[in-house]
Amino acid sequence: MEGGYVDGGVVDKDCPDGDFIRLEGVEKVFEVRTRTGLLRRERRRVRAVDSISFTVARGEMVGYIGPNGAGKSTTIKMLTGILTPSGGRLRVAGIDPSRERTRLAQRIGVVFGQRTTLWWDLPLIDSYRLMHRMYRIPDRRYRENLDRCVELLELESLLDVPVRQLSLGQRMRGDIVAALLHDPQVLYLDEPTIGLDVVSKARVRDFLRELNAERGTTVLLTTHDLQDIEQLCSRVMVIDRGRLMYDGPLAGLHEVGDSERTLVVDLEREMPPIEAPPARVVRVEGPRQWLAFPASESAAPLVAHIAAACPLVDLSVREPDIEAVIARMLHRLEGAADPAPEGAVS
Ligand SMILES: Nc1ncnc2c1ncn2[C@@H]1O[C@H](COP(=O)(O)OP(=O)(O)OP(=O)(O)O)[C@@H](O)[C@H]1O
Repeated sequence: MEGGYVDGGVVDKDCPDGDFIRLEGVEKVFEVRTRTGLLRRERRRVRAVDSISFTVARGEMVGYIGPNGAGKSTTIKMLTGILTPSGGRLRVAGIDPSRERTRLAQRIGVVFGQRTTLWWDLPLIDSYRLMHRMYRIPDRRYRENLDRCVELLELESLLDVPVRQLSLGQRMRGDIVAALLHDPQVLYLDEPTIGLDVVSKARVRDFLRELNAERGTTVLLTTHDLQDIEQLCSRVMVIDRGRLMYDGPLAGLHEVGDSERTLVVDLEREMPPIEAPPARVVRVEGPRQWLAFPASESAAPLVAHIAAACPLVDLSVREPDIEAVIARMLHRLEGAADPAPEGAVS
């Protein structure tokens, strides 16, 4: 796929590649009214996003993660122009999203894992035809994008099926195609693999990797699945209570949080706990043993050591839960010694 058309062929001149998305001290405060008595209501201010600054370069794939209520969706909504920031400065491809939402719409695609943008009762292809018109996509470009996406996501046989009859994985792939028909330069993905089986997850991740490599699409990904981040993003940002807490590689996040992965090994017979520091056996059940080891380290030397020393039948590596990694990282930062760990945002 060649580079995308933008506003009829005009590509940004006023936006350096390194600053494709730029936030400077961005804030969002909601005023909420809560009932405090039978007739009494109180106004409360919720600071959903609290002075966040970061830049994302053109073509980067960045994970944007955090606990529930951290401010992720609010940030994405400001980046799409749905919400106006209460303070700070925000630009996407040189555009102020809340002021020029229509112009920005040509450049961004959004996929919400929990919601579909497709027409429920229409066959998939009809939703795409409607988008073709809505976004005024040139015919040739529409055809090329549709063919390529349908091929990569293996949707050919499903184009005439009404959306309501699609499985979750099929519908998600359908939504991703819909977000890409107009060749956006930026793709916001909110939980794109939620509820998908292993095969569908792999297909979606392969597709996103290929999209990024072929078109250089900039991707901001919100997810609760650590493997999404591991397989797609070289950089991850962690937000908590509206504040950016970490910005760096995933390995660094593991280090800051001291998180651990688990190697599960099946041996030919019951054996005493395997000795393979720095890994340590945390559970033994008959011939199966569980070994915890630092998540920032490769499993390869450990596997090689065990394979040489023990009668190995099978093994698998279990990733730590993303919530656990974040919780440990936040806990560590709250009591952080000086200087702060690398990647931590002060
Ligand atoms: N329209 C709104 N009015 C009032 N408060 C809101 C509104 N939208 C979000 N909030 C509050 O702002 C905070 C951040 O919410 P947000 O939805 O951005 O979090 P999130 O990180 O996306 O969470 P989740 O992972 O649960 O989707 C929460 O305290 C939420 O209750």
